[in-house]
Amino acid sequence: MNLAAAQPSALAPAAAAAPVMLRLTDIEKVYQTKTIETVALNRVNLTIGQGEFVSIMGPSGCGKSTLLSIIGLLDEPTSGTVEIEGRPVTSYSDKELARLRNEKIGFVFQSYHLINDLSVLDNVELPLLYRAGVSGKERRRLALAALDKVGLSARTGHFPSQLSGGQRQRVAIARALAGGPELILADEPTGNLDSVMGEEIMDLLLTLNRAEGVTIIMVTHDEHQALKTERVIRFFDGSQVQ
Ligand SMILES: Nc1ncnc2c1ncn2[C@@H]1O[C@H](COP(=O)(O)OP(=O)(O)OP(=O)(O)O)[C@@H](O)[C@H]1O
Repeated sequence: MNLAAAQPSALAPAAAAAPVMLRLTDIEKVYQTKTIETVALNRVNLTIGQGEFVSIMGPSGCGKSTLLSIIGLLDEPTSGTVEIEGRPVTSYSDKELARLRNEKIGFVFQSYHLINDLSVLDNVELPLLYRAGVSGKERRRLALAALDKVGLSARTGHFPSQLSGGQRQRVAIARALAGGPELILADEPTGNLDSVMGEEIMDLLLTLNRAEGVTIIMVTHDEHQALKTERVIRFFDGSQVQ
């Protein structure tokens, strides 16, 4: 199914009271430099259900990216517990954590993070190279299927520089999708796009969430985009205010 062509409103909403995907308990993150200590996150408690689409908003420096890095297992909290599907991540071995990161979580960034020297198809295949037991043929099949979902089947041989911003972000979403993640973490995915392309990417994320049940946590500065998601979580100075 080409999700890029589907209307999000035509699809069924995610079920209420879903099982828990992620639970953060009393999360603190303190950055210590030579001269200053910064409390980036201050006793954050947050539960995200499977299949939810949640926005995180707040002024610059309030801890949004720090939170996303901790949820994405790219960084560790100074204190507090992160549980994924009921299991504290501290109980996972390094190998298990790497696998969780690679197989369960897809990342989408404001500036796409595509590799300019690689074709669209090779960019989307890249994370699958690190997955054990996936043959070259299977990698290609998964990457082509993901590109089809985002409506870019006709651009597989292009390079990132030959694409518009919205198309680049769709490639980045296909790359996040190719491995079949349960959770997508999107850090200002529409931040570099004009309003028309921003809407297009937002519709694609909404459709992914509703049609495929992918849980999405999105950091955004755009109130209009945030209000399209099921829940808006607001931060101020490292603390959740709503
Ligand atoms: N590696 C680091 N070392 C020291 N301080 C840091 C580090 N990373 C972030 N901080 C500080 O932690 C606080 C939260 O930063 P974070 O990047 O999470 O904010 P943000 O809400 O994502 O901001 P923005 O909207 O501008 O991206 C800020 O005060 C920042 O200066």
